[in-house]
Amino acid sequence: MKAKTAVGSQWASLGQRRGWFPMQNGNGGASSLFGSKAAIEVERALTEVRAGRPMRMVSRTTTETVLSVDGLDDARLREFAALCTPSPLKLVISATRAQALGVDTDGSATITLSSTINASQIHTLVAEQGARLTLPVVVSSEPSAIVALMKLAQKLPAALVAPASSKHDTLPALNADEVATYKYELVESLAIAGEARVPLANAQLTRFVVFRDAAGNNPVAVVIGNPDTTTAVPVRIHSSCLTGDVFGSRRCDCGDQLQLAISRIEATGGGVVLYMPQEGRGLGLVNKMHAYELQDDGLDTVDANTMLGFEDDERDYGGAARMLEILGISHVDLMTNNPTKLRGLADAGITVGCRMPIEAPVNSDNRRYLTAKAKRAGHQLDYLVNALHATQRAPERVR
Ligand SMILES: Nc1nc2c(ncn2[C@@H]2O[C@H](COP(=O)(O)OP(=O)(O)OP(=O)(O)O)[C@@H](O)[C@H]2O)c(=O)[nH]1
Ligand SMILES: [Zn+2]
Repeated sequence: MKAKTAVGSQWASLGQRRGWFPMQNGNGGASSLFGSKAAIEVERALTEVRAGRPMRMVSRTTTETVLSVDGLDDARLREFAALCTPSPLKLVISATRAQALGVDTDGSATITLSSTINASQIHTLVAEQGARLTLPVVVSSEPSAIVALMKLAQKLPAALVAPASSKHDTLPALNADEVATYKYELVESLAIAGEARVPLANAQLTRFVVFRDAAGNNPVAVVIGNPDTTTAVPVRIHSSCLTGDVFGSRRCDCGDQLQLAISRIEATGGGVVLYMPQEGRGLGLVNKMHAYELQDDGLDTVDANTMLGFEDDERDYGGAARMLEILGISHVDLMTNNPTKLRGLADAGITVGCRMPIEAPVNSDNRRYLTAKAKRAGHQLDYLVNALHATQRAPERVR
């Protein structure tokens, strides 16, 4: 298959027609070959957040100095408090985490911390089950750009904040409006960066087409056989799962689904697996581990994500749609049991013909996870009913 390369402007206009990409505006729209001012500011801020250093968030009314709570220890907490003195520290959390703490908001919440609070108590407030909130809290109907930035950095969606002062002038500053538009800029920045023949055990005629975006992410289009792009191409959009895909974890169905998809696409003569860096339904690998711990304490896969302050599913499919466009594919049959994927891809401009179910074996370790996906997240897993009977009879011999 010959890859199309110069579709950037075509995709941008398609995205704008669909309301997908915001039109270029004021400050955020100013751009050069090195990227827009907005993208550069977000990427600099992300570097600070990922490294556990403070940065500033500028909104219409305030400028706040911000520190991720992820990985916070008492020494860092004391240093940040000293940097912000005499202002008291506050804690910004997502609506989802606020609701877990019994606070009613659809936007976000800000908690005023006592001066004696320690790092472990802050961790309890942002990520543990059964936490009780006794501190003053103010709710906002708006989602917080600070929370959105933490999610982009794959940190827990919570941060310490205090009003910025002249002491903080050297910290990178980010305009709050720029965070929301950044993900669209990332999608626009996607381009093919390298490709090569990679014969697979179950599909020998395979090419890996590796993309790169401005943040350095590398989603991959695994092109199997010779897809006919004049008709619906069989496509699997697969979110990365290190535990399942690489190590064969029995906690989920990912590894089996990936191998099934490769074999089925090979059998149809050609198609594409898009391997997307969306570990943990977009939470990132570290947060997936936190979610696993909460599941070991009794929560299901949906409640574990929301207990941490995330949405059940933080993914979107704009990047996948853009990759298909670049490959010259506009019409697909999608291998999935997840109705949100079908809708997400269609909303991003790809014509989705039919859904191809992809039913992986059930075992005693993934049974609870799959049941929650069907019951809580609406996945189409009708085969589970029979498979569950089978596992109850002989848990280890389902395959
Ligand atoms: N947060 C979280 N992520 C999980 C858990 N189990 C698996 N995952 C992630 O869930 C994602 C599953 O991706 P996919 O298999 O592409 O998608 P899906 O939503 O299951 O839908 P299908 O197309 O039907 O497979 C991967 O990113 C996994 O890392 C879990 O318990 N918690
Ligand atoms: Zn998995």
